[in-house]
Amino acid sequence: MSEINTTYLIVGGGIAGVTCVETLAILHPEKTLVLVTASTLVKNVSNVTFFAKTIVNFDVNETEATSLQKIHPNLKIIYDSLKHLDTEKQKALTDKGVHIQYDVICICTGGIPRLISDSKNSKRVLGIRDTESVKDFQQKLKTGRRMVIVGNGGIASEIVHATSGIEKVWVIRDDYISATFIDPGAAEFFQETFKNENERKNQNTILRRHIYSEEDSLVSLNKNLKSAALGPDWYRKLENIKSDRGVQELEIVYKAEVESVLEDNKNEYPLRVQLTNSQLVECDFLISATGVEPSVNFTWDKVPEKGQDGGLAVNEFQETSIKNVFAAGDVASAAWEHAPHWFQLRLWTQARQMAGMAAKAMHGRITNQEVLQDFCFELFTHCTKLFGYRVILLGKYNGQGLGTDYEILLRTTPNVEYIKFVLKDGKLQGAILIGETDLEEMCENLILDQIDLSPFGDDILNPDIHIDDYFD
Ligand SMILES: Cc1cc2nc3c(=O)[nH]c(=O)nc-3n(C[C@H](O)[C@H](O)[C@H](O)COP(=O)(O)OP(=O)(O)OC[C@H]3O[C@@H](n4cnc5c(N)ncnc54)[C@H](O)[C@@H]3O)c2cc1C
Ligand SMILES: NC(=O)C1=CN([C@@H]2O[C@H](COP(=O)(O)OP(=O)(O)OC[C@H]3O[C@@H](n4cnc5c(N)ncnc54)[C@H](OP(=O)(O)O)[C@@H]3O)[C@@H](O)[C@H]2O)C=CC1
Repeated sequence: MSEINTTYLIVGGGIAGVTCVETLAILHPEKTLVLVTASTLVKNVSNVTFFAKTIVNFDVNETEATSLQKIHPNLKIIYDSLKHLDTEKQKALTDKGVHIQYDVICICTGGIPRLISDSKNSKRVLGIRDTESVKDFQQKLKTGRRMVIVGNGGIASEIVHATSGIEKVWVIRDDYISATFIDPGAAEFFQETFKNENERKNQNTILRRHIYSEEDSLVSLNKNLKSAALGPDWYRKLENIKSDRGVQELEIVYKAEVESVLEDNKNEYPLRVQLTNSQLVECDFLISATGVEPSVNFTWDKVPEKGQDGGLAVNEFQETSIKNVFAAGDVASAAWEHAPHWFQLRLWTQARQMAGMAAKAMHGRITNQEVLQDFCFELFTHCTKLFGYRVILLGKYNGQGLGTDYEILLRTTPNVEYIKFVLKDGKLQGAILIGETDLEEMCENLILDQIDLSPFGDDILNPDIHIDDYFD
């Protein structure tokens, strides 16, 4: 049994943990820092590009944990798992029996896939989280003829887009696809591209104004220790895998859920999936892409407050209800009063932002300095790719929490772009920008500054009028 003393202790080698280490390396290189990580490979971020003040795009890579020692001379890495935390004595105990005395700790233990309830009935029900789970999926894809995909968020959308040579039955409980990130209009835009993947004609620009009720377009707020969650391009690994026997075919089953799953290896298709709409689907395996749950997989002397989603509730400085215990990333639940245009979604952008904030606050605690919450929490931004298109989501992009009293302005050019503005009292509250729209910086300014756009009417989205010229 060994004993270690450190000023800073970080648990977890995902984006949150590594960002926390990197930030502390800059803020306080002379102090001791310990990283407890179960895996020798950790996640880091490169090629950071700012599309605007708060809209950031970056690559996520896997790297040897030892490479972090180059940036922090006083970093000690322990390849182990946190087993017990004594917050009173400020002592952590690992699986291998190492005791770590700390001044401040940041828990960055991420999340695990939340699988459908019948998942225990069969090893043919898979969740996707880390490299190991993708390998399992790749293996099943090679020989599979038909798969069922359950869930309507990021992972399901990427799998449907990236896989070929296998029959796909996509079971969603909404009446349109990719509901976590987009609205029914954008879903229609993407489905058109499924139909004419290679045709880029009929490119008529359509401009529409709608009054939507909240129910029409509410976004869903999302609700075994392995390696860190995958990065944004994980599905590229699936693109070139073709089944020997399968055919390319996609069936979408709307407004349905899985009622039960039964494995019978004597059948032609070993998995029988009973849906709530009475449909029975036989398949080789099922992907449960049904969200994440925070991973608090160790014991405490005193459990801190939890958020509704089971995550560790943190304030605006990422501190839990227990002093000197901070948390960031998927394991944390943002429990402070949010700015009007920000909300939590478990994304790598937010894992990075939370961890940067936690590091600043931990440093402030040690050095007795006051810290302010970072500007990035003023505006929800997410930059991603869906079905091959660049997608930028800003603010209350689906009218989240705006009640029924808001307007939607749409401009769409089939196969090229889909632009949606959410306006309340003539001011921009959120936007969905699909394609190379070049509108992100303008939208960011319009949301943050709450400029009254009513004098412009529908011209805000008129492609012949450069609205940003008015604000330069
Ligand atoms: C398939 C997939 C695709 C995704 N694509 C995107 C995307 O395109 N864009 C996007 O923004 N987000 C995406 N995400 C979400 C994003 O990956 C996560 O929000 C983000 O990685 C969370 O980072 P984290 O550091 O909090 O957690 P994790 O990456 O889960 O890291 C947690 C780390 O803690 C370690 N750990 C856990 N328990 C312990 C313990 N007791 N002791 C020591 N170590 C422990 C784990 O081994 C792991 O290394 C995707 C997620 C998945 C699964
Ligand atoms: N491009 C990107 O930005 C990507 C981001 N990610 C992130 O990775 C994490 C995991 O992704 P993912 O698993 O897709 O999670 P998401 O939270 O994105 O989506 C989960 C989906 O599953 C649905 N669901 C939940 N439970 C059930 C159930 N029992 N039966 C049927 N449907 C159900 C949810 O519906 P409902 O909303 O109604 O609860 C939702 O549509 C998320 O944090 C996600 O944001 C992942 C891939 C890509």
